[in-house]
Amino acid sequence: MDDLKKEPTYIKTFSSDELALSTKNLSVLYGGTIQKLFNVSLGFKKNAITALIGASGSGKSTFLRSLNRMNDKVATVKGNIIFHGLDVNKPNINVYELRKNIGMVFQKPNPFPKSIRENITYALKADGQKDKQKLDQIVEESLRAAALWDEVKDKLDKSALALSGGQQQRLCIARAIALKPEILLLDEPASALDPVSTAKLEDTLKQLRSRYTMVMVTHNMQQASRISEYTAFFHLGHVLEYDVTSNVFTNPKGRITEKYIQGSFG
Ligand SMILES: Nc1ncnc2c1ncn2[C@@H]1O[C@H](COP(=O)(O)OP(=O)(O)OP(=O)(O)O)[C@@H](O)[C@H]1O
Repeated sequence: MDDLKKEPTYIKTFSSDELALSTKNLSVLYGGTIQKLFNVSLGFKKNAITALIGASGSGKSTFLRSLNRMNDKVATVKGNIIFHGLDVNKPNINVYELRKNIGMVFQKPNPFPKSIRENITYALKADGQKDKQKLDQIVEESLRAAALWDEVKDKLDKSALALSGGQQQRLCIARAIALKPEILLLDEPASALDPVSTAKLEDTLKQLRSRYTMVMVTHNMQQASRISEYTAFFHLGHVLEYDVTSNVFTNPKGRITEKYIQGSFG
């Protein structure tokens, strides 16, 4: 901890016009007292991919899950999460509506045990969309956007569970996109995938970047440097460095960041 106090921190900031989402002094406590995230203030640029990196247990997922209130039932989240000028960390926020705007893709692909088509239409139908033509159109658009359409267009009514892991993960992206979110949170989306599926997933994310703001936890530093424009380095629940990705990887400002990038711990 003493090391941490001496460590220089550098946090890149954006103008409010450039921001899709930001946090102010976000802190997370588990069990009411065990603090695992400390006053994190970060802003995410619109239509860019931001990578969250750091050693295991540094708080990346804790932070990410807080952004769309996935931590509500497991932790106390203090501070502000600003989305469209509104603090969405307030109790009166409709969390269901929030998650339509800030979607999430998890580490392990988790399609519903339903058909490929139903995976996409399930939430839309629950939301009141009954028009079959409109639903078909969204199924196609979402699968195309997730670069999966060509692989599944002839088997839309077959079980999603019969797809490969990589295809399932792209289906989960399509499912999130179908709700037309502005932001996609991705928690190590490629960690369960083989290198070929990982490359396809990365291509998909690169294609989506012009339309969505993405925040992605990754352990894979090559992946962060391949596809993200900005990178935040987490250490023991603090963000020590947040900058353009190439700066973080080639010219880190802090000693701890440098050691992590060099692979000395993590
Ligand atoms: N539901 C929970 N209850 C109690 N402690 C938790 C919970 N979830 C996470 N933690 C603790 O919070 C700390 C940060 O965990 P978190 O999963 O956010 O780290 P991470 O950087 O994402 O790690 P990894 O890269 O291994 O996924 C860890 O000490 C972890 O044990």
